[in-house]
Amino acid sequence: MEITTTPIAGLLVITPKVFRDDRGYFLETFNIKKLEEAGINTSFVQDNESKSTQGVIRGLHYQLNPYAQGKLVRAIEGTVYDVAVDLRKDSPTFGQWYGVELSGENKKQFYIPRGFAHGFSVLSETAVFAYKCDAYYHPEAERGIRFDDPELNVDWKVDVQKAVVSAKDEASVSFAKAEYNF
Ligand SMILES: Cc1cn([C@H]2C[C@H](O)[C@@H](COP(=O)(O)OP(=O)(O)O[C@H]3O[C@H](C)C(=O)[C@H](O)[C@H]3O)O2)c(=O)[nH]c1=O
Repeated sequence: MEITTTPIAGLLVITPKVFRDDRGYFLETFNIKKLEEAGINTSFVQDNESKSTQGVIRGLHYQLNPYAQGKLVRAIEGTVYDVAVDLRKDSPTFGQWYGVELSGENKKQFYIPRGFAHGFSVLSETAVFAYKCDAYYHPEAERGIRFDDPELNVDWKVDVQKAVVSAKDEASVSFAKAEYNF
């Protein structure tokens, strides 16, 4: 398993070792000991999965403290562009975003600690997205920032004007008006 740091402290890209043979492939998708060795010390309590079609953008979402969620995300099938936005008020990279392409092919995973907004766009015809959260879903604590916020200026690698988004995401507030407590 290869761990790559990013320009935003805490965000890590994990590339598991894939064992391929004439039957197909095998990889460990989750190993607490190896994550701890990489400095990821948290307890995941909930697994999520979603399927989306090309051009969908889900996000930018987060839960307020005390229900903030750290996430370990990956694409099981298809290709997504996964984005995390630093909302930690004392962070030198506050308001900055980092994105990484995750796919069923590259098997990469993205670790996003608490204090970030998260979202992804779908680059392939469909994508099955799976992720672990280290806190339970608390809808009352959930908040969203508009995916097309001009101040954040996220490059989703898709035509944002034609993005397929939920009514909830369409109604999200701007970064300037967002509420956060990290
Ligand atoms: C997140 C979540 C949702 N739900 C229910 C609530 C809705 O009735 C339905 C769809 O939820 P939503 O439209 O919020 O799903 P996404 O837009 O994929 O939201 C996720 O998208 C971005 C990428 C994230 O990082 C978050 O984990 C999460 O906010 O599932 C649950 O029952 N449990 C949950 O943990």
